[in-house]
Amino acid sequence: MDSAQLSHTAFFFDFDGTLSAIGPDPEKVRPVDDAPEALASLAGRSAYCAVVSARPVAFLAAQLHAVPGIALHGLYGLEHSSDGGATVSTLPEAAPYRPLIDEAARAAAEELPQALVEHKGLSCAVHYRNAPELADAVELWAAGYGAEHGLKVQRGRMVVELKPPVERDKGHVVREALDARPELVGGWFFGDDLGDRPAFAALAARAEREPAFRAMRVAIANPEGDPLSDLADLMLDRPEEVPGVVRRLLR
Ligand SMILES: O=P(O)(O)OC[C@H]1O[C@H](O[C@H]2O[C@H](CO)[C@@H](O)[C@H](O)[C@H]2O)[C@H](O)[C@@H](O)[C@@H]1O
Repeated sequence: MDSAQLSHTAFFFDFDGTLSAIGPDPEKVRPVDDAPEALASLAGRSAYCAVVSARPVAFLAAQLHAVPGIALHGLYGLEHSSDGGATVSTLPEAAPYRPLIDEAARAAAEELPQALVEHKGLSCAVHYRNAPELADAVELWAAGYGAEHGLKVQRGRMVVELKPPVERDKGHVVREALDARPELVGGWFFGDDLGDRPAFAALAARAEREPAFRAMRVAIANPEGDPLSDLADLMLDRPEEVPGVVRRLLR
């Protein structure tokens, strides 16, 4: 890609399974080698560079060394920071659900003591990676609790999340960023999981409306399954390949 194209292309990256390899402890995983540096270089030369993740912005900022040029969209777009995490804005309609999510996290810890509960502020993730036999129990519990308390249920890799019932996903984040930039000639999204499908769809929608727009949907493979492979324009074998692809685009 030449530098004129690069400066008119937007880039979006999921975090877990894309910039970071999947591991047993969500607090201990780190970005793969060169990911923060490669993204920082890309941010300086592209139209827009963003991480769009289910993690809170504070976690992303810490992992990516708070590079100000990279926009951070956390909790599927419920949180956002454009200054490397120094200031974080929350979607106003989601904010009132904080006490309900606090309560859900407490209930999950009490009722599913062998699961790992990750309380992320406006979302609560219940992990069963370290106890796969709990899969059905966690799914059932989350579906029941979500229905009873009016919370949304989101599935991921060996995890089920409870979220506020607001219309917000990675697709909304990507669509807003693209709509704000009519001059773009292309957009790339790197992802690996179910929650990235709406983002792939948002890129495809722009390309459908505007045939000159180049949508690149990059899926990172995982031996646990590839829920994006049917939509992908390019498949990478593992997260460790992502910085190399970025470096090639920058050459
Ligand atoms: O949108 P993402 O950045 O991909 O976040 C999706 C979920 O990622 C994390 O969980 C996943 O990665 C963990 C660490 O490798 C792994 O232990 C877990 O089994 C995976 O589901 C994160 O902890 C979740 O909160 C995110 O929803």
